[in-house]
Amino acid sequence: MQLISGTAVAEKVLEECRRDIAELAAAGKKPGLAVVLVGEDPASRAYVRSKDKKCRDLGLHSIKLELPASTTQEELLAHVQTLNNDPAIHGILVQSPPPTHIDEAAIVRAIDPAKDVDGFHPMNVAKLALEDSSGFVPCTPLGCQRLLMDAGIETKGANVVVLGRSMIVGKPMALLLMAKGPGGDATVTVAHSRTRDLASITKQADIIIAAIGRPEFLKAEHVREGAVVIDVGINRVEAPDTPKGYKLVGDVAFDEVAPLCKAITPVPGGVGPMTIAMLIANTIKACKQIG
Ligand SMILES: Nc1nc(=O)c2c([nH]1)NC[C@@H]1CN(c3ccc(C(=O)N[C@@H](CCC(=O)O)C(=O)O)cc3)C=[N+]21
Repeated sequence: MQLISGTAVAEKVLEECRRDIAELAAAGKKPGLAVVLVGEDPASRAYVRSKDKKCRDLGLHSIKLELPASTTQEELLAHVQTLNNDPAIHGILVQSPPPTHIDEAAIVRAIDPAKDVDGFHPMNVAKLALEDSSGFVPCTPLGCQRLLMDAGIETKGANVVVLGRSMIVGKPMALLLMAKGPGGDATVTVAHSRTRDLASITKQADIIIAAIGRPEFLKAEHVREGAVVIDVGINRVEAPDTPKGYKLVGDVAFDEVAPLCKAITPVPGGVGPMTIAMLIANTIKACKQIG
């Protein structure tokens, strides 16, 4: 069993980013990322802080807007407009999910598609479907694809089951895997919470992408021997005997699934660090494209 280290591959991606950042600096340019968080969710806060820190470590311009949960739709739209018009900002990310009084779809549509480094704007969703590489691909599926490629796992002709159909992971992941070219050319099945007889489908998979958002959902009974499993889940579960009082587990029951696998990603240290690395890569791409 090969343990695919997201931490190690992310470090490689960030090394490439460092080179790009140095080249841009020589041309007098500095990529800038703005992360907007509405509300006080502790996991979201931790994530926003770690992005901000990573950006600063790399020498990117980074702004972090932490807005109160009471922020109105109009106020948030005004912040997005300001960032759209700010020439020092090339990437804008509004942390999902926002509080329920916010219309998230309207916020996503207000972001300049040229700065939409999350790849959630309809223009970028369309470009992904059209295989137009000028668009932005959501960071998590992009990171999963890079992990597979870096680990030398062939997707061409492979049976891949994507478990989950979210706009953030499952759907763009399926589009990436079925696209033509390296990291694509797969035969893709998308399964989800309404899928009948899930195990009979996942058992056919050479590669399973688990992005269903339920802690330790994927069990040994779902996985055939020699499969590759990418675990996208990042779930906080209570663990009273730990210093923090919680621990992170994925969507895969790692202990029972790992022994069956040809390769598998851990949680933490798998897809999570890749998401941040691809966000920075997307911000650099935005900076280059905006000029
Ligand atoms: N607009 C938007 N874009 C996002 O990309 C987005 C979002 N909203 N909302 C929340 C989710 C969550 N997310 C994570 C990314 C990395 C880690 C990560 O690096 N996790 C570490 C562990 C961190 C820890 O120890 O707490 C790991 O898996 O090794 C976690 C979570 C991005 N998200």
